[in-house]
Amino acid sequence: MATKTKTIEPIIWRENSLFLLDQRVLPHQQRWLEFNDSSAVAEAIKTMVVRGAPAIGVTAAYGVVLAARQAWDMAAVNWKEALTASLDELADSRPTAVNLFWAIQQMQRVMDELASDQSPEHHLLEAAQLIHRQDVEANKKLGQFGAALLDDNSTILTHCNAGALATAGFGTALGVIRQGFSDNKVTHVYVNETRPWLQGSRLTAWELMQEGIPMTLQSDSAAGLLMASGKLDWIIVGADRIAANGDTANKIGTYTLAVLAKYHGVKVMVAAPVSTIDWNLSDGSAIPIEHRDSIEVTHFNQEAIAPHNVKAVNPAFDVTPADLIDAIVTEAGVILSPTAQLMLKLKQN
Ligand SMILES: CSC[C@@H](O)[C@@H](O)C(=O)COP(=O)(O)O
Repeated sequence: MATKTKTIEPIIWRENSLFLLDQRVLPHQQRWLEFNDSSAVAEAIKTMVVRGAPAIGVTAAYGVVLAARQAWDMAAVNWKEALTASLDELADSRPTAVNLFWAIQQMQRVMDELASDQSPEHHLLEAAQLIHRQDVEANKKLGQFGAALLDDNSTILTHCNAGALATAGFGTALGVIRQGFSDNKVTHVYVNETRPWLQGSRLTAWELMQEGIPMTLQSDSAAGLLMASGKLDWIIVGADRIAANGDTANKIGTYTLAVLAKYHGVKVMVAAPVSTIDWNLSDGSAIPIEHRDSIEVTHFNQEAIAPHNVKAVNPAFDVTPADLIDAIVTEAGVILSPTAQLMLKLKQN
């Protein structure tokens, strides 16, 4: 059954500009920022104006459009050369989500087809808009595949935000939940607050409440107690990078949840578009893990909560081994109990 509601779209291209919904100030402010400069787009990705693997990819694609416009205005026939530094800047914005590099590569392919005296903007904009549209379509499709795995009356836990805000629209993990709710299979969703950046309490809770999906927010450390209560059927999360054997990098804390889930017999679903699979990595050990500023851990709303000068670490992602994952759900199909061999079914060319 199709879902009834129209979900939020955090990325809009309008009248030759890119607009991003500023996720740093949600849910209490809805502020749109306008971008006409690729360096500013790279900075917006770095500072989490926009976040979530597919959303970062779509944003970077539009960043390439802006970079090409700037290069053409500046250098005309040498625009390809003038563009290189901007592409590097976009690629350096965040390291873990492979969708960023995938999107830049897709755009690079289009650029390679263009002559050096050919104005690039129109062609690149078409390519970025295709990436944008295809992400929403992929999410809707994987949402249906994922929902089909749920039994009636399912209770779900999700971590971070893998919703409409983290994608071009509809969401991956929240796409499955949305579809499952629409199919009357989802009874309740528990949302981990997701320390330290609070994607769960600020973004996922907001998205689910807007759609009237019954939910309860909890601290991350409450997850073990919830699993021990026997109430939980599935943990459903998104992914930032999936290695060729199914090992999955996602928001810090996902690995902890998966280990606990194994102990308690709770199933783990990873929902992500195929563009999140990094076929170049045979397993998760080489996935680059972003380490963010420790101020996100030591401070809360810019106020120090830990002793001054305390030493703190802030890894943004961890890697869940494939053998702790029950299902990887993509728009190209579902892989149950993923292995390198089974994952090959998702390889498109
Ligand atoms: C559909 S989004 C999947 C992942 O990108 C999401 O779960 C996540 O970990 C996002 O991390 P973030 O640091 O907010 O970009």
